[in-house]
Amino acid sequence: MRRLMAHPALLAAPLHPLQQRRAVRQNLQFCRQLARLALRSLHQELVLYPKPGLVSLIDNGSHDDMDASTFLRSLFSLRHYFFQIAVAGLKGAPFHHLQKLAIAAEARMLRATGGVNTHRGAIFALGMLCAAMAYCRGRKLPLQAEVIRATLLIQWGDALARHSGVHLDHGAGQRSHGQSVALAHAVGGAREEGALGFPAVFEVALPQLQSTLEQGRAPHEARIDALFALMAHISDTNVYHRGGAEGAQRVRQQSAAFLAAGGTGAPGWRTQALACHHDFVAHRLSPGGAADLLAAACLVHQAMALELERGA
Ligand SMILES: CC(C)(COP(=O)(O)OP(=O)(O)OC[C@H]1O[C@@H](n2cnc3c(N)ncnc32)[C@H](O[C@H]2O[C@H](COP(=O)(O)OP(=O)(O)OP(=O)(O)O)[C@@H](O)[C@H]2O)[C@@H]1O)[C@@H](O)C(=O)NCCC(=O)NCCS
Ligand SMILES: Nc1ncnc2[nH]cnc12
Repeated sequence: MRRLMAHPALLAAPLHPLQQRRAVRQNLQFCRQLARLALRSLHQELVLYPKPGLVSLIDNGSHDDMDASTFLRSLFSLRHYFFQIAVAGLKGAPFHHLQKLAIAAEARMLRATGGVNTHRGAIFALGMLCAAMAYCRGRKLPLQAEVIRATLLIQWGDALARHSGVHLDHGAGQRSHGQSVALAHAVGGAREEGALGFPAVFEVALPQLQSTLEQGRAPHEARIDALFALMAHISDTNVYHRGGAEGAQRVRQQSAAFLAAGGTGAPGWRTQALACHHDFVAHRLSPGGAADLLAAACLVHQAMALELERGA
């Protein structure tokens, strides 16, 4: 910890030693807050209902290999990771260092879930966003959506773009589901999302969260609307993997129809959302990528709110 406290990159500008120690403490405190918010956002995603095809506390959606307790074990296994990657981001660590932390977190997640992929997309998206937000804080950059996104792209954009073309060996030369889908359907998925600075988070989910809240609806309604907006817009490789192009079209159409009818602003929205849930389950569709990106948007939204409360 002493070595960490002395790291010069944790500081924005040369300060008096006493001020330096205070700034380092505050920056590390912010990393702890980010890590807590990341876990909280993943938990908010898990407990949200109705959530088409996805696992919640109410049912397992389209999954027979995981339930809410699998996700809770996964969450617990990630409790140190988000702090570690935030601190690495604060220091402006190179991408390969962030990647090492993420690969170790994936391994811990898989051990905790008995080999089930619960949060691979979240480890990537929320991890990179924690790193970018901590980097901003360390340099006294305002925690605003466009600043966070620009920071992510300036600091790690080249590496993310290279990563989007890299073949990671998942054992015995196997391709990931994302890579197989990218080849079969020419869709981007998680890697492209990262390389473009998470447009689904900044251009789709965050504006939808803000818009529903501004209309006076509750946070859980804002999350439902944001999830539907994501399902209507992204190329979710998990949906393609399970349902092919037809499944992806089904998810987009139903989600767009829900939003066009007014989303959670429409009377009876819950019945519509439940009908969509039952339809996805009947077709074994699971928009897991949208679920991860929803949690990522909740993280950014809550971190920006924290900064506003601080009066920064
Ligand atoms: C960078 C990686 C995340 C790249 O992943 P890749 O493209 O190779 O694909 P996958 O390994 O398949 O994982 C990608 C996960 O990302 C989520 N996702 C899908 N679409 C999108 C999208 N458009 N944008 C963002 N994120 C997306 C998705 O996560 C959810 O799906 C999970 C279940 O997926 P899966 O196991 O495929 O499906 P099941 O239905 O469970 O399988 P069956 O039961 O049918 O067998 C679900 O839980 C969500 O999490 C994808 O899973 C990454 O692999 C990588 O590079 N990792 C190393 C770490 C790293 O380098 N990080 C960079 C620094 S932080
Ligand atoms: N609630 C959920 N159900 C299924 N897959 C997911 N991936 C991330 N969150 C999920």
